[in-house]
Amino acid sequence: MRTERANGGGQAERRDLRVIVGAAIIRDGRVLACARSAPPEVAGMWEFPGGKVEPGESETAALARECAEELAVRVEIGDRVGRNVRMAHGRSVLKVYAARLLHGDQPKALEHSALRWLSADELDSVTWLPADAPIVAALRPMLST
Ligand SMILES: Nc1nc2c([nH]c(=O)n2[C@H]2C[C@H](O)[C@@H](COP(=O)(O)OP(=O)(O)OP(=O)(O)O)O2)c(=O)[nH]1
Repeated sequence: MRTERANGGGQAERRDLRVIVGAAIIRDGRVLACARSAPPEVAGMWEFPGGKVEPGESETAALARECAEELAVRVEIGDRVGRNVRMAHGRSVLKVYAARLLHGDQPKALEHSALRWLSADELDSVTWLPADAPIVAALRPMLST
C-alpha cells in the first residue's frame, strides 16, 4: 500500500517520492542557466543548479549544498518559482526556488560544461531539460527587462 503524509501545503505526498531541488539564481534581472555535462542523453541541455535532497536534509539545505558543490557559491534561498513538476513517471518531483548570490561570490562551472546569465528575452536561447518548461515560464515575469 502506498504510504502518504501531509506536506507543508497540506497535500498528500508519497513518502518514497524523490525530491529534486533547483536554484533560480537571479542577479541584475538575469537567471543563471547551467549546461549539463552528463549523462550523455542530457549533456548539453540546460538546467538550474541543484540535485537530489538527501534523507533528513531540508530543501533549502540541499540547495545551499548543491550550489556550493557545483558552483562554489553561497546563496540565500527565496520564494518558490513555479509549481511542483512531476518527473520519472511520478517517482520524483522538481521544486525550484529563487536564490541570490551572497558575499559577491562568482559562480564557477565545477560540474557543468557552461554557465550563462539569461535575461527574460534570452530564456528560449538554450534548450532546457523538458521538466523545466513550466518553471522557465513562471520565471520570465520575475526577470526585469
Ligand atoms: N539539478 C537539476 N536537475 C534537474 C532539473 N530539471 C530536471 O529535469 N532535472 C533532473 C535531472 C536529473 O535526472 C535529476 C537531478 O539529478 P542529479 O543527478 O543532477 O542530482 P545530484 O546532483 O543529486 O546527483 P548525484 O549525486 O545523484 O550524482 O533531476 C533542473 O533544473 N536542475
